[in-house]
Amino acid sequence: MKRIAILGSTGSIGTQTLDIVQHAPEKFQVEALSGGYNTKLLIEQANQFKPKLVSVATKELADEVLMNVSAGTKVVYGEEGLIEVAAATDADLVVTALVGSQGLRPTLAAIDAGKHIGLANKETLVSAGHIVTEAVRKKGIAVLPIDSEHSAIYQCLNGENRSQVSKITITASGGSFRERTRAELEGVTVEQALQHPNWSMGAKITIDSATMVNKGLEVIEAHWLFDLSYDQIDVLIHPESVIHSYVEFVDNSIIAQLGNPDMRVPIQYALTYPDRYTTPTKRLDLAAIGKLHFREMDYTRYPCLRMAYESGRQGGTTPTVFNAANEMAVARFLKGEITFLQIEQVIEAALQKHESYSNPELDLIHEQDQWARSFAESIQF
Ligand SMILES: NC(=O)C1=CN([C@@H]2O[C@H](COP(=O)(O)OP(=O)(O)OC[C@H]3O[C@@H](n4cnc5c(N)ncnc54)[C@H](OP(=O)(O)O)[C@@H]3O)[C@@H](O)[C@H]2O)C=CC1
Ligand SMILES: CC(=O)[C@@H](O)[C@H](O)COP(=O)(O)O
Ligand SMILES: [Mn+2]
Repeated sequence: MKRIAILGSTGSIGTQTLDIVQHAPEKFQVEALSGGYNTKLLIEQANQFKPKLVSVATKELADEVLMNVSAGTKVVYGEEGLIEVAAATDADLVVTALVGSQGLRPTLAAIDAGKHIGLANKETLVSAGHIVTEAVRKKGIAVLPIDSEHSAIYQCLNGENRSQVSKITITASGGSFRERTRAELEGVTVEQALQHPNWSMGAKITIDSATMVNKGLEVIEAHWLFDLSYDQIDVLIHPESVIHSYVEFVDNSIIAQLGNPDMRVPIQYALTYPDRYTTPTKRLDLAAIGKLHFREMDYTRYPCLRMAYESGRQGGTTPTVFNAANEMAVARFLKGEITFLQIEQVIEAALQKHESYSNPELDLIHEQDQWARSFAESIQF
């Protein structure tokens, strides 16, 4: 039986992780859960899965949860609560499904406590990849990718000689506006941006998919997860999201991983690796699909992906700022404060203003993350 803790159990990845657990209750024990503000769902989850510990965003919410869960469940809150969920239970594996770089400290706490990581929270690796990677190396724990593209690459690399990889290609759906030109992006609404063609996900990643920031974050995530140079990481538009990504080897052989767009497959793989079991998902029927399509990436259409590559190559605090400026810009777009096209302008302005520091320690990462947020919040159009 695998003991797991979930950071972000009330979100899209968190609920799908619990769906996997519910379909194979004999395989998993839920030790701890964390939600943010959705106490109704967290209380339901706590009463169903009976964790020893749950965490919420604030003390008031913790008091509310405490009155509605069994006496055996301890309730904590805030960043300290997240760190407790990450590190202070008997969990073998922590699923990091928080959104944003707020996941960094809890993830590091889990690693320091010797937990294996099921990594969905890509912003953590983007913001402080060198610190996370070093902590993982020191502790000798495993990081099992949950992000669908990285799970695909992880599966393609299984048993292969890493030195014989020539490059990897991360596939991109193109997001909610993939059939629009840049001119047609003027005046698009939040509701339109939230309509992802293939995946049902949280709001922030859905906007990131439309701006192609998501692919940018994934390129940096892949750099750290698979120890590849940026020249070895390509992005290809593949509207159907059936080929989740692929690896090319020096002999020109390609190994790809395919499946219907359903996150429960990569989530379960991370939970049960190296074993595979049946999942409550639909079988991929290629004959029914008939055709798959591919388009070359257009960096003029998607400048955020260009900025992500530049930030990754620059390294140091630059990816931290790229990520934090984007988080604030997306939050402002979702609140109706800025337009869709202004997201990329906010990121660009933050990157231009920022002075990059190489090999930053955690405190400097935090400082630069905060600086980028304040700067991105202050820009007026
Ligand atoms: N969704 C997907 O299919 C995929 C997601 N990912 C990555 O996984 C991560 C999670 O994404 P997703 O599940 O879509 O995001 P959601 O927005 O659906 O969920 C985010 C989770 O974080 C919690 N949270 C947010 N703010 C706080 C806070 N201040 N304190 C404590 N908890 C908080 C939310 O709690 P609450 O709702 O209770 O406030 C929720 O549980 C992201 O990094 C994303 O990029 C990667 C691949 C696919
Ligand atoms: C499901 C998943 O892994 C997402 O990160 C997905 O990749 C988003 O789709 P895009 O390809 O549109 O960014
Ligand atoms: Mn992805």
